[in-house]
Amino acid sequence: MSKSSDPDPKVDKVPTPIVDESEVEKLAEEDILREGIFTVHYPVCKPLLCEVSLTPTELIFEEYDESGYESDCDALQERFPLEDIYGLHVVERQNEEPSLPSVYLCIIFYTSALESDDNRKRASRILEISQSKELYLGNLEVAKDWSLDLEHLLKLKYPNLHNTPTVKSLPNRQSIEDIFNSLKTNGRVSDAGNGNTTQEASKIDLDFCSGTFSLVQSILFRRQLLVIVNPVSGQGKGENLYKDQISPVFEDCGISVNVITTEYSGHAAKFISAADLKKFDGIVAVGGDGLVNEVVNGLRTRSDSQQALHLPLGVVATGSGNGLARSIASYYGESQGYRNNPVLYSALAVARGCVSPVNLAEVSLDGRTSFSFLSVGWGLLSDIDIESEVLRAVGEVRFVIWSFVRLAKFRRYNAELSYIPNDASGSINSRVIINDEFVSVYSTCQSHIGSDMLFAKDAKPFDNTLHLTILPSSTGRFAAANFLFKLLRGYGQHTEVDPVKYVKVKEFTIRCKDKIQGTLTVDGEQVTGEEITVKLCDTPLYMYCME
Ligand SMILES: Nc1ncnc2c1ncn2[C@@H]1O[C@H](COP(=O)(O)OP(=O)(O)OP(=O)(O)O)[C@@H](O)[C@H]1O
Repeated sequence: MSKSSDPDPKVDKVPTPIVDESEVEKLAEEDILREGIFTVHYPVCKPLLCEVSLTPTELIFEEYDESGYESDCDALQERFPLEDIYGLHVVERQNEEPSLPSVYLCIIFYTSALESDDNRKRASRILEISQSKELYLGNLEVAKDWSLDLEHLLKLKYPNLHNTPTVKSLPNRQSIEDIFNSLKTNGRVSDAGNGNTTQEASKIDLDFCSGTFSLVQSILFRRQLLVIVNPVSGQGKGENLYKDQISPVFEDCGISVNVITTEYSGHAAKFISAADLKKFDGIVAVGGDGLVNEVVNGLRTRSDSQQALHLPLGVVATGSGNGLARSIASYYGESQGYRNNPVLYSALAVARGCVSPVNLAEVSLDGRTSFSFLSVGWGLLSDIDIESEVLRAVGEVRFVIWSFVRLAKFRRYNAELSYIPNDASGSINSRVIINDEFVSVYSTCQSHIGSDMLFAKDAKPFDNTLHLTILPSSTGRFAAANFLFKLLRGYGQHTEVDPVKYVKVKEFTIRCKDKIQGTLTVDGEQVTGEEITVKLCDTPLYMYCME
């Protein structure tokens, strides 16, 4: 868009909101759906007069020269993809003179559009709306029209958005504890995301924020979430990560939270089994797979479990084992985003609020039942996982170190393994039964069992499949080492190692026969028992995800 030589910036023009999906589909990417001249407030520099344009895919800010003078300097131009919008708030400020409040539209992006790398950074742009001659109500109307269009386009892009009632009017004022207070917080206002700009940003924001602000309406992402934080997850950083990195994202998006911090192992399951969940749109586990397992099993034991299990769940990856969070990122093509910043990525997936069904399995261990959403393992892999806990402080490299320990003390375990292959009719005849020694039996119902551990490369979110990997008695040390090496490399080639067997099943049973039993794990946590049966559930878990 070039600088206009037309002195009339059409500031009073309020285009009709976009109403129809078919109309949007007919538009070209560059078509301007709405445009206006606004003073735009930035966290890190002085306000600028900008022409702001909305296309079907982008929000474009271009510095506007009122004189129409064509300067040789490049005017500031920023283009944000609409999908990078995570917060949309209409805010008003009570002025001393004149007495009517001013209206602002605050847009918060988590975007890589301003950086050369792929990392998402926070950026806020605050449009001061002073377009209408009728002042307050007219300006509110302009804010509403822009909000409606942005909301509408995002809803078209994300049809799986959960529980986001469309904004029809903007009458409800909320408390003054709003987005502007959050902008004042040190360290949260830096677009560049580095310490150098933070101080300046805070000062400028404080100037801008003088006066009494109140939030008129948050749009699109507002939800009421029950957040369960495991403070000891991931080397004991769970609580700090929640306060410093996750809660600010939820605040930006207009998400309301009730936070429970666990005090002991089992607390989350106990709390969820009895909590009043009616007022919540979803439950979020801030921790690792162990915490998610507690939440899911807490839901299972409720008297209204059928209904409660339909509540969307989110997981923000602050644990040392984050197989589910990693799998969800991989299903939606966001592996790179997750790798760059797992905590921010998974918090944004919760904030985005699309919902995807994922596999869930029922586990019966010596007659006791529970749910598993990730993995059930026995033998070598589970031995490494659990025994390496003593090296927890070194992070995921503990698996590599302990692989050497276990290969040095190589073991096989005697058991009966039976399973029903996925493509079988389901009749009893199709059951495969193997009585033998095994090095390891491991099954997953997701793609990844850890942040860097791809276990089932063609797993899909709700593919009704248990991906079962068997290391039979003929697996020697060298083959086992090759299997572990390929697993840790993360390309999913471990199942191609001879004589490893990979089979997609509906259910399986391990009946241990040895006195020296291998470690048994469910979702990465150790359990004890002699006979374990794992069956896919008909109903999935519903997980928050990016799209
Ligand atoms: N406050 C607490 N104190 C001690 N243990 C807790 C607490 N809250 C939860 N736990 C337990 O911590 C275990 C690990 O939790 P989580 O999966 O969230 O973190 P993690 O760092 O990934 O751990 P792991 O690698 O063991 O899976 C779970 O079994 C959970 O029951």
